[in-house]
Amino acid sequence: MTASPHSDPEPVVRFDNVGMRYGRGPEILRDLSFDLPRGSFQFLTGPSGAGKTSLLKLIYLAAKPSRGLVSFFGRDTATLPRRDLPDLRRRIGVVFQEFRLLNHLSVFDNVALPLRVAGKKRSDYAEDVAELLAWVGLGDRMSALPPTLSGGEQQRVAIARAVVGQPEILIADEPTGNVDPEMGMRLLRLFAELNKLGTTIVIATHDLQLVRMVDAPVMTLSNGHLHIRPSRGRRQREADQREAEGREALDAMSPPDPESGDE
Ligand SMILES: Nc1ncnc2c1ncn2[C@@H]1O[C@H](COP(=O)(O)OP(=O)(O)OP(=O)(O)O)[C@@H](O)[C@H]1O
Repeated sequence: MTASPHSDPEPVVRFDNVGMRYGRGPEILRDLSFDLPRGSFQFLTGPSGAGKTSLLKLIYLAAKPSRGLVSFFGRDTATLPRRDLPDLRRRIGVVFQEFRLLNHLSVFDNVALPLRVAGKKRSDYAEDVAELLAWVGLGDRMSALPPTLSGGEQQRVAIARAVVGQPEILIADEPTGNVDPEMGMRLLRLFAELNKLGTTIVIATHDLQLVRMVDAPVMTLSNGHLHIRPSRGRRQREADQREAEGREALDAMSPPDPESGDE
């Protein structure tokens, strides 16, 4: 499944002619229309300042469009009552570009936070949190405080916190910006596993090597407009279909076979 203009009857997120500006500033996003189908995986790219973070904010309910419609599980985000926001936000895992860890909590407690907020008991999640931290290479830093970690380590804590509750949507803003290529691939595998379990994923990145690793649609922002390149698999299927249609059209035009007895 792919990000595409209104192809899904019940998308997780739908943008319909969306524009966005900050205050009285210029419109930085213009006429954006697309769906994020349930369980889809897509990358978001574009030059610095193109509006990637702003687009993600519209998805994770931290900003409202200046015009057009953004709907989240079928609900118009511009008219959502404030009291509904916490419940909706719990369905989204976000990896912020600047991490936003709680500096007074240990690595373990930062990652466990979404589970605690959801009312789970420590004894129920302790093993899962430890396993996830080991997977992102932080098994020996579980009691450290975030300010004592490197940027790449803090980024991995932020990723573990975003995925630990298996959110329905995962939004990640430059999630591999501070790690080496090997760890970048490991984190990508984590996102792919989560996607297999049904999570819809959007990853904003400048890292084209990362983009090449997954056969997913690529949404590119440029001058406020969005271009969506379908996945390689989908482009190939479309090319095969065009070729088959071309062959059928040629067959239909060829003269009847005299041996067949047709007039
Ligand atoms: N809070 C804000 N108030 C006013 N303008 C803002 C605000 N946040 C972002 N902008 C402007 O909106 C535009 C898009 O910014 P945004 O952070 O969305 O881009 P980006 O593609 O994520 O950039 P980067 O790749 O550098 O993170 C920029 O011109 C930026 O200056």
